[in-house]
Amino acid sequence: MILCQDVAKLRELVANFKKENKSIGLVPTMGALHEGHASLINASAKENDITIVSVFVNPTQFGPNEDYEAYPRTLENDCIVAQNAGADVVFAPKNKDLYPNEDMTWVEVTGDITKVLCGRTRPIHFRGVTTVVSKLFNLSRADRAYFGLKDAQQTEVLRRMVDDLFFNVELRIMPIVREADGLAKSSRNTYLSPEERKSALILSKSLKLAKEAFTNGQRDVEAILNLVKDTIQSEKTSQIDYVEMYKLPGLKPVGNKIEGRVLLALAVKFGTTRLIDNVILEDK
Ligand SMILES: Nc1ncnc2c1ncn2[C@@H]1O[C@H](COP(=O)(O)OP(=O)(O)OP(=O)(O)O)[C@@H](O)[C@H]1O
Ligand SMILES: CC(C)(CO)[C@@H](O)C(=O)[O-]
Ligand code: BAL
Repeated sequence: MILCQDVAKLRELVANFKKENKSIGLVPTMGALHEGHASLINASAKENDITIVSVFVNPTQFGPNEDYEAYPRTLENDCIVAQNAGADVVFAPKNKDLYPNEDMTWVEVTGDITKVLCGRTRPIHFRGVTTVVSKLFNLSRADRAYFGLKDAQQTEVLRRMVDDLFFNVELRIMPIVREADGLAKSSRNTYLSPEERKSALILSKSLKLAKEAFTNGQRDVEAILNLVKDTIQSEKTSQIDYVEMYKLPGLKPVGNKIEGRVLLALAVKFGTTRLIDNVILEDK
């Protein structure tokens, strides 16, 4: 596996892959790789000749009071995880490589899709994500790009960007990988104290209860939202950022009754750590 920390070198590698008619899968990450990331890399390695994993803690998607500085940076171990999962290249650029100029070009999806859910407390977040992912798409010339459903809003925003800008890349969205006890795997889980780690289980538990209620015929939006909120609040240390539902695709308003495909998503803080999780409610 090749570790590439240079834009010019990546372009050269990619040009050679293309000359050899090799299909390219891209797995964009911020590093601190875990089994969730490994599942995306595995999927890409199965479906493409070449898999490029990017490891880049993207400064433009963090707000001024967020955890950009504290975000875990573990490149050596990331290379081992990526290689074991089937990656051919780890691309780990520096800030100045992806943002060479002070004046810069933004790629921004406007409208409610970037303003609801995480967009409410992270108003500049998705503009940073779409900008950096555009750069990564162009540099990698990927045929397919792999994202996790844990960041469900991100996948909806990226789908809109790809459609609107005619990016020649197929988005592949992969299911949420969880710990044995149900907690969604996340690089930010490492911030949790043992007590907070226990409390955080309430997230997957509350979503499971919601799914059960839905399976048993509950279609009332308020009833399901209240069930989830009450369950989370039974953990005294939890601070709810949001528990909301939107219609898929496109995160449209859901109305009073659940119909079609609906995303039930939440963000909750334990201490200073903010975690997200979600489930899709849909009649089979
Ligand atoms: N548990 C998971 N299951 C499936 N995909 C995941 C999981 N966690 C992260 N991903 C996906 O991996 C990609 C990179 O995410 P990122 O590097 O931000 O990791 P993360 O664990 O989500 O970190 P964070 O703590 O920032 O939420 C994204 O597409 C994300 O959806
Ligand atoms: C897609 C991404 C790698 C862009 O920085 C990031 O938002 C993430 O890790 O989900
Ligand atoms: N996976 C989401 C990246 C972020 O929280 O910035």
